[in-house]
Amino acid sequence: MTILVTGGAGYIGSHTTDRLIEQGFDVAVVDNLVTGHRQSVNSKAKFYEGDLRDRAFLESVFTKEDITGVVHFAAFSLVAESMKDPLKYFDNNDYGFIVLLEVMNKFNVKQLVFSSTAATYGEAKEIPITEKTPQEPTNPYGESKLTMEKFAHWQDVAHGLKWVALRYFNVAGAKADGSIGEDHRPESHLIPIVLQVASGKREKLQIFGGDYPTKDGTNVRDYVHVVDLADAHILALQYLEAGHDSNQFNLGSATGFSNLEIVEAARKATKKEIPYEIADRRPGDPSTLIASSQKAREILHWEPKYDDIEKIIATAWLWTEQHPNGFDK
Ligand SMILES: NC(=O)c1ccc[n+]([C@@H]2O[C@H](COP(=O)([O-])OP(=O)(O)OC[C@H]3O[C@@H](n4cnc5c(N)ncnc54)[C@H](O)[C@@H]3O)[C@@H](O)[C@H]2O)c1
Ligand SMILES: O=c1ccn([C@@H]2O[C@H](COP(=O)(O)OP(=O)(O)O[C@H]3O[C@H](CO)[C@H](O)[C@H](O)[C@H]3O)[C@@H](O)[C@H]2O)c(=O)[nH]1
Repeated sequence: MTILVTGGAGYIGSHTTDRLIEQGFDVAVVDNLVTGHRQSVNSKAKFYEGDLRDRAFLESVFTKEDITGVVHFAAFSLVAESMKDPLKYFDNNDYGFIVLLEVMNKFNVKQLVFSSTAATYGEAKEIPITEKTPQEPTNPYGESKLTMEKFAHWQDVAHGLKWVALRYFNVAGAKADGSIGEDHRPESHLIPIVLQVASGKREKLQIFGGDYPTKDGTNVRDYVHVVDLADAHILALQYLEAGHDSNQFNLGSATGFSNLEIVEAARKATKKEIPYEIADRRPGDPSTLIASSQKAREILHWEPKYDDIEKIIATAWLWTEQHPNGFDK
């Protein structure tokens, strides 16, 4: 009985693979390393390098491994890039998902947990955002993920696929011992960029937009620690294993931090000056995203361990200090 993790060499996938192994699961990882790092994958996991859209490759993995469930991360996930190149997103995220769903169906694998996103809600009509808040994405990335949720729904109706979509808010932090962490190239996420400024790798931070309708004019986001997020995937697998119906859950902290507040928290966590300037807005950015994760707490019994933004940033800082070149030696 093996769990297949697609995108298991990526930031969230590597932390989830690690937690699955720690909890005694057998894990096979599929990743084409387009953004991931081979070194980030727990050595006890089997690793298959290849592209999800390569049906023959994927079928060969399902033939070799006794896969009972899939945790699917493999995707592109940059809002700004998706605004410039939408089809890149629909090809990798939606076509890749279709191939995965077809192969799962062929091999009679009926349990799927996959990454959705707060970006499916767009400029939300209500805060905090619940799972019932209308999903109206403001960028192709969010659209590609909403489409995946719809594909999964109809695959359940037609073939009895049981699935859980986890709609993450902003994921941050690193494993507590600093051995794995976030290494995107180029980096586009706020906290790792702030820490690159703290470590002297970048001269200053550009904050995209200072005139949003928020407390200080900068965007507000809800940060969730990557290991808490990893644990939610295991709970979702157990939920499906117990025979429950397909479902969707928001994963966040219910607290919003403005981009300026993140800079302040990072100054405290790192004890470094973090110079910044206010720059133009980044196209596609909603102003405020804050989750209600009540449903995940009640139904999945999810209990995030990190509820303090400074502590979340401190884990990312430990990883940054221990690995100034990321996964490169
Ligand atoms: N990081 C966040 O804040 C965040 C928030 C919400 C949702 N998500 C979602 O979580 C998932 C993981 O995000 P991440 O930050 O770990 O990204 P990541 O880029 O670090 O990881 C994605 C992994 O998938 C692999 N991959 C991509 N396309 C592939 C393909 N066609 N075939 C095989 N492997 C492929 C990459 O090489 C990489 O290892 C994504 O689906 C993303 O949309 C991330
Ligand atoms: O150099 C930077 C980088 C980011 N930001 C700002 O920081 C905030 C957070 O931006 P990130 O790029 O870190 O994250 P996003 O909110 O754009 O998106 C992330 O979280 C989303 C869900 O909330 C999606 O799922 C997506 O995959 C994931 O990248 C935004 O206001 C952004 O404009 C800056 O000001 N300067």
